[in-house]
Amino acid sequence: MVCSEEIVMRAENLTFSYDGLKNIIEDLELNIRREKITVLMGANGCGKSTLFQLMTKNLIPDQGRILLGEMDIEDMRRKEFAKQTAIVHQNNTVPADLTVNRLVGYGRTPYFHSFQAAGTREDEDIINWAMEVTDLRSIKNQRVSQLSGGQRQRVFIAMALAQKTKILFLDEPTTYLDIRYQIEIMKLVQRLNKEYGITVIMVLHDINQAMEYGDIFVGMKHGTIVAEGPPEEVIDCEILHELYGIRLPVVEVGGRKFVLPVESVTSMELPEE
Ligand SMILES: Nc1ncnc2c1ncn2[C@@H]1O[C@H](COP(=O)(O)OP(=O)(O)OP(=O)(O)O)[C@@H](O)[C@H]1O
Repeated sequence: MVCSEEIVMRAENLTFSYDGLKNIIEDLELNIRREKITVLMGANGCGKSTLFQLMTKNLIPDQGRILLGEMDIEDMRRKEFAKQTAIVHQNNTVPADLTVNRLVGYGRTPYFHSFQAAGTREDEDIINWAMEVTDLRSIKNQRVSQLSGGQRQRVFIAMALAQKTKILFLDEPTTYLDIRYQIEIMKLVQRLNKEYGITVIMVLHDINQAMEYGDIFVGMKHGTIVAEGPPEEVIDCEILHELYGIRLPVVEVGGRKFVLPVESVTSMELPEE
């Protein structure tokens, strides 16, 4: 089966191990829906980052394939692939003297020709657009190493935006951020999706944020997908137990579901609606 109007990317029978002994990804099937926000969740070490590395051509599967449109990504040149998908990794380090403007500009690399000494006017416009969308214009000349965690995350998202791709992978974009910056980043992601039609696939560890911002929830366990669908439908006490091995109360507030991330509250203790 190839991708369709609705499915922009697809992993088929994907299997991968780092050492040839233990499969980290095991016969995994996944469809990424066009112009939706897909949230990938699962316990530490279940293989989320490895799956992202496979889906962004940084690792090669042992078995199976990944389709982008009708193409197997293994058959695509890296530059062509980078014009269609971008990834913001979990841990990003930068040289001490690199400015916001320069780093965001690196996003244009797939579009450079070998004979080209500098970016074109179009490159410059796109870099400015990426900084505008992420609200970085006022700090464009500052060093990335001197920014706060929230600002720094926006810079890496801006660099990915400068790649001008229709698909964006975000590996734990809110890690280390306080709640205000977490929400700021989530709203930015939502805006990229709604206003610019970017298909987003992101790893989150916050179940409530997954429900708030995700169109599709994907639950992963031991390198395979065990739950998939709209978060409101899929997330319940049982699936959380399956994914994380603990029982957490799922409550309703104002007709919407929330998960209390504490084990000590039992559903018996919760006030009636
Ligand atoms: N480069 C590597 N070489 C060998 N093993 C690795 C490598 N990277 C990851 N692993 C192993 O693969 C498994 C899955 O790791 P991965 O980082 O994909 O999980 P994850 O679900 O993203 O975890 P987390 O939520 O902690 O980020 C883990 O057992 C990890 O130790």
